[in-house]
Amino acid sequence: MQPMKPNYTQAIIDASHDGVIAVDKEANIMFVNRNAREILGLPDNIVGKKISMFIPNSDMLRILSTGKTELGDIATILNRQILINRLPIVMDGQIMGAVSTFKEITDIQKLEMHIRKTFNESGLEARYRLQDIVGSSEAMSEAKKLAAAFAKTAATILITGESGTGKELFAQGIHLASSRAAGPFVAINCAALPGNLLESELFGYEEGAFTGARRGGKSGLFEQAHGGTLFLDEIGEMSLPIQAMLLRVLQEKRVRRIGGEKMIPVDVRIVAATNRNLEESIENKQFRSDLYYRINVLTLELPPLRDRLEDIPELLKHIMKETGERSDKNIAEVDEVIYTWFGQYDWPGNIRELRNVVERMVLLCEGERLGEEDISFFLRKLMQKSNKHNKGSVEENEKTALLSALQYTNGNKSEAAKALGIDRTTLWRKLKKYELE
Ligand SMILES: Nc1ncnc2c1ncn2[C@@H]1O[C@H](COP(=O)(O)OP(=O)(O)OP(=O)(O)O)[C@@H](O)[C@H]1O
Repeated sequence: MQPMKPNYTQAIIDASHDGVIAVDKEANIMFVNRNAREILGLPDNIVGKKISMFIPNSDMLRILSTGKTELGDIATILNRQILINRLPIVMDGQIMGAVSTFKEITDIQKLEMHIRKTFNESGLEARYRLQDIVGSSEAMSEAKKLAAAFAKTAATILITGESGTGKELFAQGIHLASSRAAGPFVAINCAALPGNLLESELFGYEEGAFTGARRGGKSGLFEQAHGGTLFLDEIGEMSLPIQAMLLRVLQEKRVRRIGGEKMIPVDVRIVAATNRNLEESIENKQFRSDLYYRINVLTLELPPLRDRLEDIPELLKHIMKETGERSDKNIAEVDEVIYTWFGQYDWPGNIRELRNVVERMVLLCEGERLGEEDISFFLRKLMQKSNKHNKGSVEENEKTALLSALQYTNGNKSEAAKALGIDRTTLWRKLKKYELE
């Protein structure tokens, strides 16, 4: 094999993504690559000169005297955080010099994020941007504008709103509109896991921390969300001991795994959501007031669907299109009567419920137009549902549905009964009951 030419060796080391600098045993610079000059801010033509001329008290002098390897040292150079490895160069048992290789920490974090994304596909990515969230009512436009402004800050955000109003969608949108957009988005529903599982999910654990703990331990969601956003859904359901642990992490910006000693620094933005009134929970001693003040820096209130019925046509078309694409159903038109009936319902499950209703209608629809025959199951729902948000009683809902059905069918009772999914005798009985004959 031919020996490599010196300028060829230089080219190879210059191509390395790391900074590399080497000194001989007298601490003269033997070798420096382009990245090292750039990261350390060194001039050209320094080979052969003493390292101390450029880096006073260089740590390389210590390596020359101790002969010990030092890995993973962190230093701030020219306002940049650098991770440095230093190694002695040993030939025939003698220390002949020292070499240092280093990298900017932001580069390492980017790589780490890339690795995490590659190996963990379980929802580390946000999909919805704020502009993708459907709804142009005044309340929704206002919420989107506010969310975009909040996204630009580093503060913790609390999203409030009933179940199914789109809190998670907004959390994703905020993440993507923030400077952390390239980082991970990690979501967890605090109500879905029992206390000790939630604790180990959030904070991770070391090997042997408890019976059944995985070998090698496990990183928690705080660590996984490093450089990104952690969405804590239904934070109001979190137990008091976990609330205390969460508060500590938020204050110290460091996390300790269960059974661990080390404090691991984490840089995570918290977006929390709740459908509970946390102030009431504080009064009932179920929620810590200090945690509440910590997370309630910026609050985004999402309006229930019943307060923005004008968004229904846009939402309906959007959901229809999505369902159509998935099921190969091409439905082009919607009968106006559907909007009338949707407008009379209270939507306790908000957009999630609307989504379920529309998906079912699309799947049942046999033609290309959504009409009365596709909506009978919904009318039954409208008739039966006595819901807590509606001041009206079961009777009032039922009466409204009967009237709407009759109006739509121009008073044809057989057709009205069909639309409502009830038999003619039941219809007659109900009409009599409400004196609508
Ligand atoms: N504006 C919207 N446009 C389209 N789909 C929406 C919109 N808002 C919500 N959805 C849909 O409604 C469902 C519920 O949304 P999401 O999970 O964000 O609500 P949530 O408020 O977090 O609910 P919960 O409190 O029950 O966790 C999802 O399927 C979501 O895709």
